[in-house]
Amino acid sequence: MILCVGASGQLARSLVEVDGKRVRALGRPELDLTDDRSIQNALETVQPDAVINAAAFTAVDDAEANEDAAFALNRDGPEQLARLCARHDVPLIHVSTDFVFDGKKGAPYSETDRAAPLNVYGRSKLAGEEAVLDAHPRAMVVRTAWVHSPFGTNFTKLMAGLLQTREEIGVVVDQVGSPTYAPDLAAALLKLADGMQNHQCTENGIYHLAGDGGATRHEWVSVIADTLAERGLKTARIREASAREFPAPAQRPNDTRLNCMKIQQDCGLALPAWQEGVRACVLRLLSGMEGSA
Ligand SMILES: NC(=O)C1=CN([C@@H]2O[C@H](COP(=O)(O)OP(=O)(O)OC[C@H]3O[C@@H](n4cnc5c(N)ncnc54)[C@H](OP(=O)(O)O)[C@@H]3O)[C@@H](O)[C@H]2O)C=CC1
Ligand SMILES: Cc1cn([C@H]2C[C@H](O)[C@@H](COP(=O)(O)OP(=O)(O)O[C@H]3O[C@@H](C)C(=O)[C@@H](O)[C@H]3O)O2)c(=O)[nH]c1=O
Repeated sequence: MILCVGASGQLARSLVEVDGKRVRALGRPELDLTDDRSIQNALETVQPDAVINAAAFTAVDDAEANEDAAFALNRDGPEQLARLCARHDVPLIHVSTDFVFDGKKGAPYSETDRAAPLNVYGRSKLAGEEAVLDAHPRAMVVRTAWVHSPFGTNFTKLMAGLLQTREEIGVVVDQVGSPTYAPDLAAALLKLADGMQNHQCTENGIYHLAGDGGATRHEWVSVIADTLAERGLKTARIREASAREFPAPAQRPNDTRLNCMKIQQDCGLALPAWQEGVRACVLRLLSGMEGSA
């Protein structure tokens, strides 16, 4: 059995959907990552073969004014989870983010590149990575990026809605990343968990795992629009915009494409091209199988 920390999030719901027989997802109130005792209880009750931490403070803008809460959930909770997993000798996959980088490299980031987060969310996630790796010899950090899915709120869902209701939308051309379809990520993480149980993959390290290739937000929305148009739906005109047109409390990095060669070489894992994930997500949304928000 694989214990997933967090139940209602995009990744947690995708993990359950990919293999509900093997994944037990627990979120609040049963498992609260900020409550040591509830982590301990969950480990004792579920007796997992591996743990995947899919819980986090992911509201990038809200984190700016709520630094303590972001660090409690993104650093302190994962550190305690890692300590307790180490005590039970259970391997742990901790999910992290491309936002640990400042986006100034101008090429896809490798695991050996220097992290230099620009916002509170990124700093709290980087601190979580370090704490987890220090606390547990069998913990692996998997950095992913720009996650979208039929679940919860995310960029694909938001933009698919705007495209169908507006005449024109502005979408930024000066932010580049690696859009990642949560169900693809979930399937790969389950294989990784198997590899860790069998000691087939490097343990206690960092891996990048995201949709293959890089995209601007504008390119991402173009694929959403093309998929809607294929199904005969009328969509808004897409205007090229600058990130400056969308001022927000948290600064975002400009280019955080992830180089995912290492996990392919070490563990044989790679995600499909980002365009395939976006297309799959839109088709799923159109089929009305998206579940509740
Ligand atoms: N979304 C993205 O674009 C990206 C995400 N990531 C990382 O991937 C991981 C999964 O992200 P995603 O699925 O999008 O996240 P979501 O925001 O969709 O879900 C986060 C989950 O954390 C849960 N949670 C919040 N507080 C607690 C707590 N105290 N105890 C237990 N669970 C709690 C939430 O539950 P509740 O409903 O109760 O609040 C929710 O289920 C995270 O580590 C994130 O940092 C990395 C790169 C990009
Ligand atoms: C509403 C809208 C936004 N945008 C752009 C502006 C801005 O650059 C971007 C913001 O989108 P979001 O708020 O979804 O992005 P954001 O919350 O910054 O997404 C990040 O979340 C965290 C959790 C991560 O770990 C990152 O990998 C990344 O996915 O979208 C447009 O271009 N046009 C629009 O009409």
